[in-house]
Amino acid sequence: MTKTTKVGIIGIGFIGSDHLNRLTKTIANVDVTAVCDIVPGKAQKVLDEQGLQAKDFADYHELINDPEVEVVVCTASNEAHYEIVMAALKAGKFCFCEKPLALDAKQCMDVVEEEQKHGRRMLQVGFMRHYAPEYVQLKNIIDSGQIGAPLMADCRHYNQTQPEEYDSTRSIIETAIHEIDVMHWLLNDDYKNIKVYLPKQTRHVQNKDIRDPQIVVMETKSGINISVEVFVRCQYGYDIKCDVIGEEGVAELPTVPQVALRKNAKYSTEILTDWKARFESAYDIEFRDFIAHVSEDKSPAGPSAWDGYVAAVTADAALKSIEEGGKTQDLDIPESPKFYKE
Ligand SMILES: NC(=O)c1ccc[n+]([C@@H]2O[C@H](COP(=O)([O-])OP(=O)(O)OC[C@H]3O[C@@H](n4cnc5c(N)ncnc54)[C@H](O)[C@@H]3O)[C@@H](O)[C@H]2O)c1
Ligand SMILES: O[C@H]1[C@H](O)[C@@H](O)[C@H](O)[C@@H](O)[C@H]1O
Repeated sequence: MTKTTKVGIIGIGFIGSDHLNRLTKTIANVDVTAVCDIVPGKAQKVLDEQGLQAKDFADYHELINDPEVEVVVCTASNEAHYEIVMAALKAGKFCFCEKPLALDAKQCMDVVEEEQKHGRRMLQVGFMRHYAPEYVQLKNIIDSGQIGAPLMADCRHYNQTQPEEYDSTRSIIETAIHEIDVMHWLLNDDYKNIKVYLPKQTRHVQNKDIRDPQIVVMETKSGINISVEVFVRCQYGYDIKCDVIGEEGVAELPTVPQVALRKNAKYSTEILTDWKARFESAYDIEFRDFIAHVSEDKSPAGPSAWDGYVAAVTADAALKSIEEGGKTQDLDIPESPKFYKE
């Protein structure tokens, strides 16, 4: 008989609600037995809206220590990830943590060290692009050699809008972190350096210290140049692009197809407006894989705490580049420990 995995979710905001819905309606053999949000009443309101019942804890420690919770999903705000993940690991529970794993490389290294005490992987980080069918296809094309050796890559990561408090740091550690993570995986090459250019600021942010857009430029050890335009208030939609230019051709990430409309002398297609729809299938596949492993008491096989650490080292250097007026920051990322290669 297939076993039901009992999950507790901490942080019932935008993605916490989305993953709650996914885990209860799309992913088989999961029982979300508990939820928790630091804002009183917030999690219960979402349970009611989704027609669900679960224990609603006010404090995440109680959820983690509840014997009924086998697996912890952390979808709380960035600054709470570190303490939640450390508590879940200390309690010996498998844990899925949304990206970024923690706020900086130092915190991520603590997580890596805590996880290693268990002698096996206990944690997966929500870098869901590794599961997105279009990114997997892009990687297969690059790996097959069809475009020859990659020379450069051109990426766009635009959000329609973000609140005023979404600052330049979040644009790096919460938005650009996806490209920082996915590009070295796609290109099979580590980063050598990173720098951030700050173009003219959009009028759609009032605080003069918030730089939006930003252009993150990374160079890999073999010399591939990657540029990522990060613009979190572009106004028109959610727009993700990734073109890899090789010696023999270009591999282009396709836009999610939408039906085209011919009307009033116009030919138009819609553009998606948020990550929920854009990466829906990636999140579904990601959780199917995570649950398939942990339900059989196997280590998760998706992006690891080490991937979270490597992304954080790179993001820290991007923040330093901003602080130092765009100065190139050399990166010396240590080789992955054997623990994460098995
Ligand atoms: N993989 C992706 O594409 C993706 C998409 C969206 C968000 N995220 C990540 O998910 C996280 C949440 O993002 P969001 O957009 O849902 O934000 P959000 O602000 O809507 O939700 C975060 C929730 O966590 C709660 N919270 C904060 N501290 C807590 C604590 N100590 N205990 C319990 N609850 C706590 C907040 O009250 C809030 O309800 C972020 O880290 C973000 O980077 C990832
Ligand atoms: O947390 C979200 C999420 O990771 C989205 O994928 C990204 O586009 C947003 O910029 C970010 O705020």
